[in-house]
Amino acid sequence: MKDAWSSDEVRKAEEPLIAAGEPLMARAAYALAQAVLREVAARAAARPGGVRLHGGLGSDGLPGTARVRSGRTPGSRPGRPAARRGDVRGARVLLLVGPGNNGGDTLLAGAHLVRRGLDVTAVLASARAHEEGLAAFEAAGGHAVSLADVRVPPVVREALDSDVVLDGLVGVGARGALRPPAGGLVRALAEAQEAAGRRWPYTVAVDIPSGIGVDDGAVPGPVLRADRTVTFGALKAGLLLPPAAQLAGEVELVDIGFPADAGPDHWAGAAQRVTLGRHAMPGTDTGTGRVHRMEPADVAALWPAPTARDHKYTRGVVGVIAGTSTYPGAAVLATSGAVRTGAGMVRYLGPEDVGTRVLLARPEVVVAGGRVQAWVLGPGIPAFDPEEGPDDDGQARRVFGALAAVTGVLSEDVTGGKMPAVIDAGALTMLEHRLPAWAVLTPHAGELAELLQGLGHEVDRAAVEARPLHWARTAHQATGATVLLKGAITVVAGPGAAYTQADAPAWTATAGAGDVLAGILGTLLAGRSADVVADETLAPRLAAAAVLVHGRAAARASAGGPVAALEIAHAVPGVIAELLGG
Ligand SMILES: NC(=O)C1=CN([C@@H]2O[C@H](COP(=O)(O)OP(=O)(O)OC[C@H]3O[C@@H](n4cnc5c(N)ncnc54)[C@H](OP(=O)(O)O)[C@@H]3O)[C@@H](O)[C@H]2O)[C@@H](O)CC1
Ligand SMILES: Nc1ncnc2c1ncn2[C@@H]1O[C@H](COP(=O)(O)OP(=O)(O)O)[C@@H](O)[C@H]1O
Ligand SMILES: [K+]
Repeated sequence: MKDAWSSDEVRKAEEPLIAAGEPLMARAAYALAQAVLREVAARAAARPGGVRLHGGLGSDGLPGTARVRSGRTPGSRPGRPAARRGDVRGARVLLLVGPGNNGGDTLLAGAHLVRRGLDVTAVLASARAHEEGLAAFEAAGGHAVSLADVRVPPVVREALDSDVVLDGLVGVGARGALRPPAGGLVRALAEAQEAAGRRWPYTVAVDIPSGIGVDDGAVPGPVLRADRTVTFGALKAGLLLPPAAQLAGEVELVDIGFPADAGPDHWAGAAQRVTLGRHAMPGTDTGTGRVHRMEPADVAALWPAPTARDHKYTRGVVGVIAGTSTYPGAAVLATSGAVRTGAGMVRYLGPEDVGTRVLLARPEVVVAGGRVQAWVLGPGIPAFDPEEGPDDDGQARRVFGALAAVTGVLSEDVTGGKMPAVIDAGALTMLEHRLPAWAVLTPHAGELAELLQGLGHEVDRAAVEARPLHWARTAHQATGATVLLKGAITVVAGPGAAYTQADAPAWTATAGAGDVLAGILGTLLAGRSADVVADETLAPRLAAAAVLVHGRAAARASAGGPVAALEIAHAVPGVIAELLGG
């Protein structure tokens, strides 16, 4: 499991270490410099002409040759000599330096780079700069200029002429959008980056891409897109949360000496762990701002893998109410997702003609009512309009009946009247009562916006996309349900925890992919139905696990190319075998 911390937690972790004289910044800066050197060396090794890191033409018009420049701003340095293959010397590095410790990290890393023979320029964006860092940088022979003196356009040109840019403007001490002058500089650089495409230098964010919301993953203003973020001590929530996570590139976590178990409880002096079945999990972390990301081993540990003692009913029966005569495909996709994830049995409830199509695709499905251990409700069922009444072959009536079982109004099932459920698409418009956490809502951003509007929030799709975790949490608090908000990075908000998963290739954005996900999650909930009802933190974890499996299945089915939704379902068994075998 990856655990990302809030800025407050990071501060609490740093305080005692700094008080004890631990050289945190020196460690951070050294690791940062090493990350840059690694990349420069790797790219230089791949290029016969030396350390030209990005595409484009060299001074003689040939790709990949060392450039010789006649002059430069800011400052003036001669062009570098052609470097040997793999030689990092002469690589040009631009440091963007802010006023705080983030700038300090960057200047100290710059000093290391200068000593290794790189050609490093620091642009100080503020009147203040980290004193020790600046002194070390200049003592090493680094060249520092003030943004106020050189202005923005020359800095943009300098960036375009560099091999590496380090974004050290602000880190976890920042709040809100970047203010001027750093904001103006980054806006200009980001525009140039967009225009330059692959010709833009390799960009490394120091701790975080400056300007992202450290705790909520918001992007309130200009941000320079990083190829790599070197982050110190702990992952920061904004590095895992959309939309900011999409600007962080590859995230490298550097150990600077934080204790391994330094979680929120640790710092509060109240370590509390709850034991869930076979798995010990952190206690509630709502309010600390922690965000988690499941990894394959976490999913394997949660998986309801069958044993010799199992039979089909103990393994979990999934009931699927999906599809209408107009949208029969969703029924096929949701039942296929459930079957391929290893349900003991899948029941389908719906119009006869749709049931026939389900059977043609998946003869294993039982097209008849009966006991189930979890429901999948809503894929391919239109939004419910109380004014017009149901026009959906009776599917709304069936969903309302199943929802009564979920909320415990009915009590004819193994969990004593409490039934886990996936509530998707049209079923999201049929919610009348407060829901338990074992009901998992699976909207995309547009559907979540509509749900929230119905609850009195002024929010549209774009607003949800701008702050996905915030709105998923809001919906969780308002409805009681676990909320799985689908997207390129999917966010899960439930009692005690938030998860973000980024497992799927962009090809997954295709009609029906969400129906398959609903089926996958239905099988997981059915497989651990009683546990899910007994422990309200389990549904969010299973939801995140389903997203991981779905994303990996999409990647497997895609193999780098387009993917059809049904093929995602077909790829699930291979993914599960890999997870459980590893
Ligand atoms: N503590 C340690 O030992 C270690 C710390 N480490 C490093 O320190 C970083 C945290 O450093 P930090 O706390 O000094 O804050 P930092 O992120 O540099 O920015 C604060 C400055 O930015 C300014 N500012 C604020 N908001 C702004 C905005 N919207 N737009 C523009 N400016 C804004 C703000 O100005 P002010 O509001 O005070 O005018 C203030 O001067 C952390 O991310 C990691 O890199 C590591 O080396 C490990 C050891
Ligand atoms: N850009 C993207 N990259 C990766 N996955 C995506 C992207 N966009 C959407 N997805 C995923 O594709 C699925 C689409 O689901 P959904 O919007 O419900 O479609 P449908 O209702 O047609 O099945 C979700 O699992 C979502 O997380
Ligand atoms: K930064």
